Amino acid sequence: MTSRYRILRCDREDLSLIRKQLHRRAVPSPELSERVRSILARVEAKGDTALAELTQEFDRVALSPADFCRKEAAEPPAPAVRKAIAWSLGNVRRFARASRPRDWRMRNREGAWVGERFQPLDRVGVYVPGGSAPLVSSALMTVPFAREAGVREIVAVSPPPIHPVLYYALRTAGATEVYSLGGAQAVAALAYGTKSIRPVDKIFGPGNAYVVEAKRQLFGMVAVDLLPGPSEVAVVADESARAEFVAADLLAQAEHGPSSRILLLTSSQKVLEEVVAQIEEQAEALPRRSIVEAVLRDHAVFVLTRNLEEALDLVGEFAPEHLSLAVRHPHRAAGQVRHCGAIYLGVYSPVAAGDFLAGPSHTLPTGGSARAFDGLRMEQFFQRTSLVEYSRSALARVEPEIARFAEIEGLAAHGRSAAVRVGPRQVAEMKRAALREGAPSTKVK
Ligand SMILES: NC(=O)c1ccc[n+]([C@@H]2O[C@H](COP(=O)([O-])OP(=O)(O)OC[C@H]3O[C@@H](n4cnc5c(N)ncnc54)[C@H](O)[C@@H]3O)[C@@H](O)[C@H]2O)c1
Ligand SMILES: [Zn+2]
Repeated sequence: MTSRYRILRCDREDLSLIRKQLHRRAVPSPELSERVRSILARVEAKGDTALAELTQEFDRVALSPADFCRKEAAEPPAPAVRKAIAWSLGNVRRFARASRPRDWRMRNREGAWVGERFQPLDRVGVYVPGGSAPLVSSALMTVPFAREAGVREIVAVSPPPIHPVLYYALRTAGATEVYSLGGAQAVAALAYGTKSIRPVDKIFGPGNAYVVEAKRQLFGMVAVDLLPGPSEVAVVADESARAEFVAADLLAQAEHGPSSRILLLTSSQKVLEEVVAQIEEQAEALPRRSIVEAVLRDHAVFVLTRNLEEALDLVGEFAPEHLSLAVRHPHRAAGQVRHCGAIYLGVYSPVAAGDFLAGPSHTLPTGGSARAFDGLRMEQFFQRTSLVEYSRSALARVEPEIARFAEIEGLAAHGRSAAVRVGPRQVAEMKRAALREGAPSTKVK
């Protein structure tokens, strides 16, 4: 088959070379890092003044600090738009509630209680990207989690001008403050705080390379959720797949932007040829054709595997943001995939449903980071505390072991803090041991 697309054949090529071609870990360039570093430094040093200057410079919008914060009531959009937003919100809220982490405890070996407690964060920042169209779903895939978690202050930032539908969605989802600020400077404002914005404890949400690099550099000073990059989809298809659907899913993720990545893995030469033909046909009519063409040229890979197992094995290693399983037995196949951000099972699960409204957040790990990172989830809006509760008898049971650790690590006060609680015998023993070793005697009550 001749094609202008990159097609890799597992029966002909070295598998390790194919693996190499699928590798794509994002590393920020020194220029990008430097540029973001200087933006952050400006905001840290000059606060609101820097925010106004940078907004003029990068967004071409003149705002005074008094205009950053949007306080007016949101204008409700058309009923059909309201309905779509409400639908998504309903699903996301339910998903958020169901995935809420629960406090729990158990008895350990010596009978003491140990457990975990989850407290909602106090104040979080949510970045909503600007972009060529209002990314309403981005607001709906973040803010409701914070709200359901019980976060009291939810601060949304988005580049000016904030589209009225986006503003409505933010308010409806539960944002308590909304600022017309974008880029690395908005992230800096959330982290450092300025006269007009109080700092937050954690920053959430996707954005372009400047936004993500700002989050990376500020990590530690504030908490951040994850560092999402350009969108990705991988489809694993067997001979039962409908080429028309598969092509539609690949094109849907391709239109996100010129850096999006699309990958098809199939063991069927026929399906591969049909999907390529369908892509050609469907791309023709897409309004974002130029973006799609760029992705097809630079970031599309088609892999013909020897069997389904090989496809599932390779895709788990690729660890895509989205994985669509267009196979006869999607549940069985899902069990064979090691890592990815989200799995879409079966023919009737377009990735777009997850992008807009299914329930789980669409903010997912990209660039292969799904091998170790999670997408945005409910637990990330909580701070976890561990709990430990001993009774006298439970403590007495392990006091000798605590004493042993204290001895090994040379931390006598540690050993004593357990010994004093469980009785004079243990303390007396410690004292005798100390005297034997010629250590200065300690006063024992
Ligand atoms: N992973 C996800 O869930 C998801 C969802 C939606 C969007 N996104 C991503 O969000 C991004 C949207 O990007 P966007 O750029 O349209 O909006 P954005 O809001 O991320 O960035 C716009 C801001 O970038 C700043 N900026 C622009 N040019 C700059 C420059 N030369 N130097 C410094 N700062 C500059 C400006 O201040 C502007 O406000 C895309 O990359 C898309 O992939 C991801
Ligand atoms: Zn998408």
